Amino acid sequence: MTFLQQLHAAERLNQSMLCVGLDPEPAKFPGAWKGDAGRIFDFCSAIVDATKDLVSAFKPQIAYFAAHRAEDQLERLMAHIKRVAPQVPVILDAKRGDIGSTAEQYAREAFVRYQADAVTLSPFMGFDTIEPFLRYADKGVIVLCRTSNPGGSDWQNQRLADIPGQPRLYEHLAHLAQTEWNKTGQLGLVVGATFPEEIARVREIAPTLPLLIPGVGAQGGDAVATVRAGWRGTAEGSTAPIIVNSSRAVLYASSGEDFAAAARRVALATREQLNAARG
Ligand SMILES: O=c1ccn([C@@H]2O[C@H](COP(=O)(O)O)[C@@H](O)[C@H]2O)c(=O)[nH]1
Repeated sequence: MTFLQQLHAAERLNQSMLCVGLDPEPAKFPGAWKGDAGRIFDFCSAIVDATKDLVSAFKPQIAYFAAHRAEDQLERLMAHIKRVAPQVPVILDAKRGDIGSTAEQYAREAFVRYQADAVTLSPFMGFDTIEPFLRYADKGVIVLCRTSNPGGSDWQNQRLADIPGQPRLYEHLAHLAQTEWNKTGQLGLVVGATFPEEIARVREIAPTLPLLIPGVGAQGGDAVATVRAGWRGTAEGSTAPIIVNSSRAVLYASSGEDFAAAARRVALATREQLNAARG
C-alpha cells in the first residue's frame, strides 16, 4: 500500500483528518513518570492506544526522542503503532535536507530503521536532496512549504524575481511539488494552520496534494478556517486530503494520571470540530 492509500483508508475508517503529534517532554509527564526519559515509550504508547481510532495519522517528532538519547524508544514506538494500529500511517517529522549521499542515509533512517510511512523534509537545498527519498516509491515525502512559525515569512513569503509572475517562494515550492518533483505521486506539503490564507493559496496551486497542517491547539491556529481553506472532497471522502496535526494540546491535556483519557477527550473534540467544518 502506498502512503496515500494508507492515508485515505485511515481517514475513512476513523472518519478523521486529525493527526496526533508525538512530542514527548519528560518534564510534562504525569505523576511518578515526571522527568523520567525512560518513560517516553510508555507515555507515547498510552497516547497511541487512547487515540488510535480517532486519527488519520500519527506524527512523532524525532528531536523529542534524540534529545533524550531515546531513539531506541522511538523504534519500539514505531513497532507498537504498526502492531496496535496498522491502519494508521506514521509520519516521521524529521525535516531532513542535505546533499544526496547524506540524504540517502536520512532516507534509510526514516524508512528502514524507523519504518515510517512518510517523512518531512526541508527543500532548502533543492531537488537532489529530495530525490533519494523518492527511491522508496510507496513512501510519503512531505516538504516544508509555508511553515506555522512567525519566522517562516522571512524566506517563504519572498518573491522570486527570476521566475515569470514573480511567485512567492512558498508558491513556487507548491508548484514544484504538484508537478515536476512529484515523481512517485506521494509528495505532500507542510502548511501552517496559523496562515489559512496561504493554505488556500497552496490548495489553488496544488489541488491534489496532501497537506500536513500543524498549528492548531497550542499554536492557536484556526481549525475551522484550516479545513475550509485546505480540504476538498465529497461525502465519500477527500479528493485533496489534509492531515491536521495537534501535539501538545492533546498530549498534555491533563498532567495527572488521567492523561491518556484526557488526551482522548481532546482528540475526539478536535476530530469533531474538523469534521463539522467540512460543511
Ligand atoms: O510548520 C511547522 C512544521 C512542523 N511543526 C511541528 O508540528 C508540531 C506542532 O506541535 P504543537 O504542540 O501542536 O504546536 C511540532 O512537532 C512541530 O515541530 C510545526 O509546528 N510547524
